[in-house]
Amino acid sequence: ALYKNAADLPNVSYDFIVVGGGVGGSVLANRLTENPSTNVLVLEGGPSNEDAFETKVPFFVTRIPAQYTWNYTTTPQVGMHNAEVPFARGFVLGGSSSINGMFYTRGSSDDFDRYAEVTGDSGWSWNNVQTYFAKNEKWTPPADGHDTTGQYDPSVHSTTGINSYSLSGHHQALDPLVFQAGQELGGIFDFKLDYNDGTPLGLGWLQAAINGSHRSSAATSYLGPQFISRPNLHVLVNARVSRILQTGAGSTFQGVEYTQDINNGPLRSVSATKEVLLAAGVIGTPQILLNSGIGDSSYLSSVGIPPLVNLPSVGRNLTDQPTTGCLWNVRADADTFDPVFQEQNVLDDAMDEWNEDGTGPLVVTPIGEVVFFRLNETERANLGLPAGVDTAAGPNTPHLELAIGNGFVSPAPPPGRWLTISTNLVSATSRGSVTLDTTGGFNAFRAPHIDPAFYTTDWDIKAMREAVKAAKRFVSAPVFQNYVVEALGTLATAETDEEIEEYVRSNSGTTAHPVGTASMSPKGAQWGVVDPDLKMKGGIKGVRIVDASVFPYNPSMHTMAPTYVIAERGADLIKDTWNL
Ligand SMILES: Cc1cc2nc3c(=O)[nH]c(=O)nc-3n(C[C@H](O)[C@H](O)[C@H](O)COP(=O)(O)OP(=O)(O)OC[C@H]3O[C@@H](n4cnc5c(N)ncnc54)[C@H](O)[C@@H]3O)c2cc1C
Repeated sequence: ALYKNAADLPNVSYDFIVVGGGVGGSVLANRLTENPSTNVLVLEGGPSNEDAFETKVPFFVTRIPAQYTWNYTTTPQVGMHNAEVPFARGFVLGGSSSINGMFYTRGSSDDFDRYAEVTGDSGWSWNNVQTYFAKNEKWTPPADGHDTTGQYDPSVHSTTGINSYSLSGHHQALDPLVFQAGQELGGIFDFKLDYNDGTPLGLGWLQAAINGSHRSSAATSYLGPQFISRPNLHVLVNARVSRILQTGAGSTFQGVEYTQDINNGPLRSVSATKEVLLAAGVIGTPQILLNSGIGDSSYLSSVGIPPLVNLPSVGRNLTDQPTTGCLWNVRADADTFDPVFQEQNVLDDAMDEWNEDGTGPLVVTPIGEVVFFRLNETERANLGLPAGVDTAAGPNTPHLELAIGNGFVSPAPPPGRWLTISTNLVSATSRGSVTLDTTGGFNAFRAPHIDPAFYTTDWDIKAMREAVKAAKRFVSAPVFQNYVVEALGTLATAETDEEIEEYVRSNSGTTAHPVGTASMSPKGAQWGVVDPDLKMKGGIKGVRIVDASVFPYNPSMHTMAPTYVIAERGADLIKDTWNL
């Protein structure tokens, strides 16, 4: 059941306590309670998704209310003229899958093969995780029921999983122009039938976590009514976890401290008879560990926290993918989606359509197509990389991405008609950190310092510069000659490398794909936070981490589907341990 009040919980002890009800946590909650004799408590910091209307309508992804996010901002980013940029994370059941862009991208085969190689566990290889993609995926017809032949490859999809994915359910007038531009330009813009087949390079239709007219999140799928009603599954919302607690001899941490009121308390505690499963995400998980005295001992001592276990990698290796917005004004009579947010009557009509028969412009995410592409060896050498060095996981893996939208991707487009291309650096080499903000004394609930260290390597700024050039080249295709009017802002005049780099530094943010703050590493390695079976290192017993923080490197695409895979396999590893 879903509980809003801790006093209503049936027990103070459960087989498993899952911290965080996002992507990782929801999968664990679902899979572990398949066995009716296993009981699970999920503690989620945010509210229930039930009444979070904007999280349900796919097109409202740009208007998610602040109450459903953690409202983080980064530390000043030296690579971005010291800007402090918003850093979204979901604060609601379903976690970031309730507020994200819904892109369904699995990553490349190289990405997973690198995870297998780096962790020394072949179970993470591309071939071996296919079963987990299949368990996750329920391929679903698009809302408009159009013929999808030639828009994806059915042979690489599953219809028997739990989370729904589909192609766009609403035709955009820009779609045929995008594919014509691809044909005209060729090369990196060659058509790719299905970027989820392990070899993602090319221009293809976006696949998204949408079920008909609704967002399909971890909360609506893995914690859907038929699952959350299991008598052995208990989900408490508005429950902010502060620490995990040492319970037994040695370094056994099977207690969890939390509160439903971060200002006035009380602090409560619950315990797990089998394991505590941390799934609080890339920011929440390292924060809870540091709060608990698990991290770099000298750092913890310096901020006044008694160190209990020395694990220096906690909170380090924060790896994100920056994004730069590129916008073009297009001809005034272009059929874009801008009027939906520019004219109240258009929005009203769209809402009626969505409510009445689940169709219309609101059933899609604002992005229609994506291009995943690489820089070849010569281009990489021109950017200063030594011969043979590649920042991506392998030859079928992108360095960069363009995401194309038929309008101004924002909640309030300015007057006019627009074309958006977001350029994403999916092979970033900058590494940042999550540390505690102990200004004025320790407070377990204060937002931590988040430093993704955007553009602090030469490769990152130069590679993104090349992505912006690629976006400019795309809109210069003949098909756009009488369509595109001019670029917005300084993009219009940015021509030289220096000018484009300056544009990037001044117009970037996060794709919200951070990973790496509690990385997997081989058993016995001196670095990393968890072993490949997701059990914590440092002699800690009773705790695993099952969320996006365990990726040692970013997948070269968006991170939701790879995180579902971490959690699906994680659930199997846990079941194996306990013979469930
Ligand atoms: C704005 C945005 C857009 C994105 N777009 C895409 C996209 O289009 N495609 C894609 O593939 N990926 C996308 N992502 C990334 C993707 O959503 C994440 O990689 C994925 O959700 C990570 O799963 P997780 O389980 O690690 O964390 P989350 O799903 O974020 O779950 C963590 C949960 O833990 C809870 N929590 C944290 N701290 C505590 C605490 N102390 N106590 C209790 N609960 C706590 C949080 O409230 C949250 O519910 C996006 C993310 C965001 C934020």
